[in-house]
This record gives sequence, C-alpha cells and structure tokens, in this order.
Amino acid sequence: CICTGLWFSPASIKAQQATPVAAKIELKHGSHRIGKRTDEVMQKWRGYGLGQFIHWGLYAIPGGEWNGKQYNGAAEWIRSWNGIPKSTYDSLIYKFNPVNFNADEWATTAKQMGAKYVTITTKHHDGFCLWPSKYTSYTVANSPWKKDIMKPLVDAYDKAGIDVILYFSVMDWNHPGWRYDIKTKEDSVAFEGFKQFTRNQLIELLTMYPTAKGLWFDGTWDKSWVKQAEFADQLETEMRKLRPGLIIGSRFRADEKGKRHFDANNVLMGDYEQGWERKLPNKIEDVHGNDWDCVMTVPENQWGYNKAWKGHIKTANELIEMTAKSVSLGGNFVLNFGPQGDGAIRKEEKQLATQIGNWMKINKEAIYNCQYAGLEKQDWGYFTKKTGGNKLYMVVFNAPVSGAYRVKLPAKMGITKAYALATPTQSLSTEEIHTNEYFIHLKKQGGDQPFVIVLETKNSSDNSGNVYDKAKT
Ligand SMILES: C[C@@H]1O/C(=N\OC(=O)Nc2ccccc2)[C@@H](O)[C@H](O)[C@@H]1O
Repeated sequence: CICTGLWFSPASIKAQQATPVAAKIELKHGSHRIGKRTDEVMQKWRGYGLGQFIHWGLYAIPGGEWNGKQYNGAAEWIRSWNGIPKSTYDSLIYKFNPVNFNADEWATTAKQMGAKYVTITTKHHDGFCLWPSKYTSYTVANSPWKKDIMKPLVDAYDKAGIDVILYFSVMDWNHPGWRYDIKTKEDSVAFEGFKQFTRNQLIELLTMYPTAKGLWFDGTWDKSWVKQAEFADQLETEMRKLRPGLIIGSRFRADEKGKRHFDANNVLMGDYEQGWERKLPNKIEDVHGNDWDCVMTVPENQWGYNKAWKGHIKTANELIEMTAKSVSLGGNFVLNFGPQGDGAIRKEEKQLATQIGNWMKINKEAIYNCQYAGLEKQDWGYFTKKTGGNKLYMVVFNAPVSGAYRVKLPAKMGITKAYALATPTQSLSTEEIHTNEYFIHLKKQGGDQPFVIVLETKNSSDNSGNVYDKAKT
C-alpha cells in the first residue's frame, strides 16, 4: 500500500482490501444448481462421446433453392428469405410425402457411425410438427404422409441402443401468437396464448415419447422469450417433475436479468453448456468445468438438407479430430445430418458415417466413457482418459518425424505399459527423459488415419526412482 506521511491514502486503503468477490446477486430464476449433475442419467450422457443431430422438416423439400435460385443462408431458414412468399413456403405441408423415409435406416446409419445419442428436430423455427400435435393443425397429420414421424424414429433409435434427445424450437414462425418482442398490450395478450401453446406442446412431447432422455431447445434468443424468466423457470420445473432425470441445456431459459447460458452470477443455466454451435473450445478453461456438447454441420452452415452442398465439406478425418478434441476437453461431439425431402439420407452423409464408424470400430475405447485427462496438450494430438480407470489414450493426428511422442505426467504417476490400440500385444518402448516426462517410441505408421496409443498408468507412492535432481535455479 502507498503510505503518504503517517496516514494511508484512501487509494492505498482500497488497495489493501482483497479484491472483493462480486457480491452474489439474489436471483429467483437463475441457475438452480452449482456444479455438474452427478446422477446416473447425466453420467451416461457425459460418456456418450459421439452423437448425431437430425434436421428434417418441410425445408428439406426446397433444399436451399427456389425456382432455380439458390438461397444463401442456412437451408432450414429458407422461409425467412424474400425469394419465397411465406404462404408459399407454408403450403409445403401439402407436399410432405417422404416415400423413402425409413426410421430403421436412419438409426442404422447412426449405429454404424458409433453415435450413442441422437438429437432430432420435432419442430424447427417454421413451426411444422413432425408429430401429430393436437395443439396446431400444422403437423404431419395434415400432410399427404399423415403418419407420426417421431414415434417410428424414437422406437428405431431406442431399438438401436441410441438415446434420443428431442430438439424443440420455441420460436415458431407459423403460430399467430409468436412475437420477437412484446411492445404492446396486443403483443402481450398474443404471447400469453403462445406461452400456453408452447407449454402444452412440450408436455405433449414428453408424454407421447416418454423414453426421450432430454430436450434440446433452440429459438430462445429473442426478447419476447428472454422476458419470460419466471414462466420458463416454472415450465422447466414442471417438465423435470414429469420426467425425472430429463436433460435440458443452457439454451432454454434466461434469468430475470435477461442472462442466457450463464445467469447473472455467471453460473451455468441447465445441465450442460449448449453454446458450442459450429465451434469448439480450445483449452479446458474455455468450458468452465461444465458439461458441454458441440453441434456441428458438415458444410459451413447448413443444418437442413441443401441440394448445393456448397463450400468446404468437412472430411471424416476433420470430424474424427473434432470428436477427439471434444472428448479431450470433457465434452461430446454431435454431427448433423440433413435428410432429403423424400426421407433418404444423402450419399455423402452416409459415406461420412461409414468412414467415421470404421475409425470408431478400432478406436472407440478412447472416445466412449472418457474425459479430460488433465495433462499438458502435446503437438501430436489429444489425450483422453478412461473415466474411473487408469488408462490414458493418445489420439494421434500429427505423428512426429522422430517417432518420439512426448508425454508429461503428474508426479507419482508411472507408465506400466504402452501400446498402439490397434496392436495391443506389441509393447512400445518408453523413455523417461526428465522427471515425469517421457518419450513413447513408435516408428512411423503407414496410412492417413489418426491412431491411438494407450498408456496404462499406476500411481506410485514413492518417488525413489528419480535419477534427476531438481535444478536449483
Ligand atoms: C442447431 C442450429 O441452431 C440454431 N441457431 O442456433 C443459435 O445458437 N443461434 C444463435 C446464436 C447466437 C446468437 C443468436 C442466435 C438454428 O437457427 C439453426 O437453424 C440450427 O437449428
């Protein structure tokens, strides 16, 4: 502190005080839990590693194009384009007849890829419902298809052992009561009706598809919904009571200060962070100790089917790296599929599912039920760690020309065995180059695929084996 004569200056008095922690703001509708959920349902979610997202609806019929003209935005947003009159788009319901739709084929594609969960659009922003909701006529029931789409999908994925999460867009361009903001008495009356409609549809979904493990909310960023902190909080409570264990992410509701994803005390809303949309965290600090998943498109930004399949299309290796990176930072990776208007999955997506699946068949041990290893990131790739076990996995994307893979372990942790996951009987030589720092030696592998090295570790109580004294700098 700065002393001026015998007296302390006010500045120095302030400087002496520890930096005050921001006083906790009293919130009625903020987060209701600090820290990760520890129940079984969430522990299973945490171990999924890889998931599938399905965006399917009326937007798949135009597929990003209208009257031969390309829409530049995301295909599932084509209704917002001036190139199509809204009423013309809305009448696509009379063209919804997906004769090649086969729920078992979709579930088989996901299974072959190695997905452990799937998030399926029940209703996107256009308001078209893939289930026969009794709260609106804008559903499959009033299309040429007539039948429920959600039931066969939920049953097929359940049968395949893939857990189902239901995507639901609060924003609903088809409902007369939807508002972007509430400015007038009329807005307020209309939106009250819309809120009840939304609550009714959500209770209906949870009742009709009771095996669904969670809800993936979207379309919740507009002021109209952000102002509904109390209603949304009560609705979340009602849904969790109806379906104990239900998983709801940070995108559903805002607190009474209008804060989304993290409340005014910077505490995560919901059960996991849902902000990683088409982007990945780079370091563990970015995820703030929370559960999270990353949802990713194959093209730059197309969730619904787009005929053009334009721009950079991610390769299987890129997507495998995003999966490994997600798991290495304690999250899951969810890859999007946009089935065609006729219900078939496009061949490019099927190819990717096969390529990723072939890699997962050999390397899934490094992805499923794994977590952040707590080790310093190395240039060759990503560490994952088996939850509740003593195995470390090195998922290699950049093999060093030296064939020497650097590994730094915490004190007292030793390596009892090292081997390439694909050839478990061939032990790799491990050289301790400094205290707790090793080279794992593996001569150059052929092929253009990422591969995994396994390190079996044990914690030694004594440190007697060290041959190096700490530098006395
Ligand atoms: C998964 C994607 O989710 C969306 N939007 O996600 C957002 O997070 N949108 C956003 C993000 C930041 C600010 C405002 C909106 C949708 O609009 C899109 O069609 C797709 O379903």
